[in-house]
Amino acid sequence: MISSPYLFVFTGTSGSGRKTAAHQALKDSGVQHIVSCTDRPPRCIEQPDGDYRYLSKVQFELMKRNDFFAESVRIDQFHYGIGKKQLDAALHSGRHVYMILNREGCDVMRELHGERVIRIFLYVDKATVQERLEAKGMSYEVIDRYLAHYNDEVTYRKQCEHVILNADLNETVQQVRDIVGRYVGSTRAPYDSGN
Ligand SMILES: Nc1nc2c(ncn2[C@@H]2O[C@H](COP(=O)(O)OP(=O)(O)O)[C@@H](O)[C@H]2O)c(=O)[nH]1
Ligand SMILES: Nc1ncnc2c1ncn2[C@@H]1O[C@H](COP(=O)(O)OP(=O)(O)O)[C@@H](O)[C@H]1O
Repeated sequence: MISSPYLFVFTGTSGSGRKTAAHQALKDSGVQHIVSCTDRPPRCIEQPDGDYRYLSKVQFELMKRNDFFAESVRIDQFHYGIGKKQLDAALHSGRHVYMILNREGCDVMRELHGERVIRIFLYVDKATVQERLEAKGMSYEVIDRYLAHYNDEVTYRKQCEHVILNADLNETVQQVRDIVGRYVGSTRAPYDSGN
């Protein structure tokens, strides 16, 4: 049993590639993704229930009232949250985990789990966010929403343990593996999470 599993939290500027880099770097690594819940509707380019567990507004509100979430936030008109049971079950069984959270979520996790929370901050400049998302055919409404949060989000890098400029995705993925590997050992093979 690993006595103190790590919680790797990917944060940074919206559209910087956090989900993409985190999943590519850590798939098959044994570090478990704790999927966020949200009442934001799925976008057509997303596979429902891949990045998120999609809930209705009523479901989210009810679950929040019933203390389902370890932490939750409202961003613009949408809510996001990490289910307490899924997170605690992973940690209690000794598994390292990763999540993708905004800065408020990071702060709550640090309050709950202290220095076992390792914040990996990804960013690119605003123009690059816009170019990448336009190239992917994302709506201007969503792109504007991302850019509106940029200035607030980018200042959080100073509080994070690791900062990565995500220019080249392969390099970023390698950097993430190197960082995570420093805490838990190699990321090439599944971690020994059992005993
Ligand atoms: N605190 C917190 N933030 C979250 C959670 N899930 C996602 N986020 C953050 O919420 C924002 C989601 O914004 P959104 O416009 O829906 O973009 P997406 O990243 O493409 O899904 C991002 O900044 C995420 O880091 C969560 O469970 N808790
Ligand atoms: N280094 C990169 N170069 C080019 N495109 C990238 C790079 N990293 C991520 N992307 C693309 O940028 C878009 C936003 O990435 P995503 O992981 O959804 O960002 P975030 O989770 O930070 O909002 C996706 O279409 C993704 O494929």
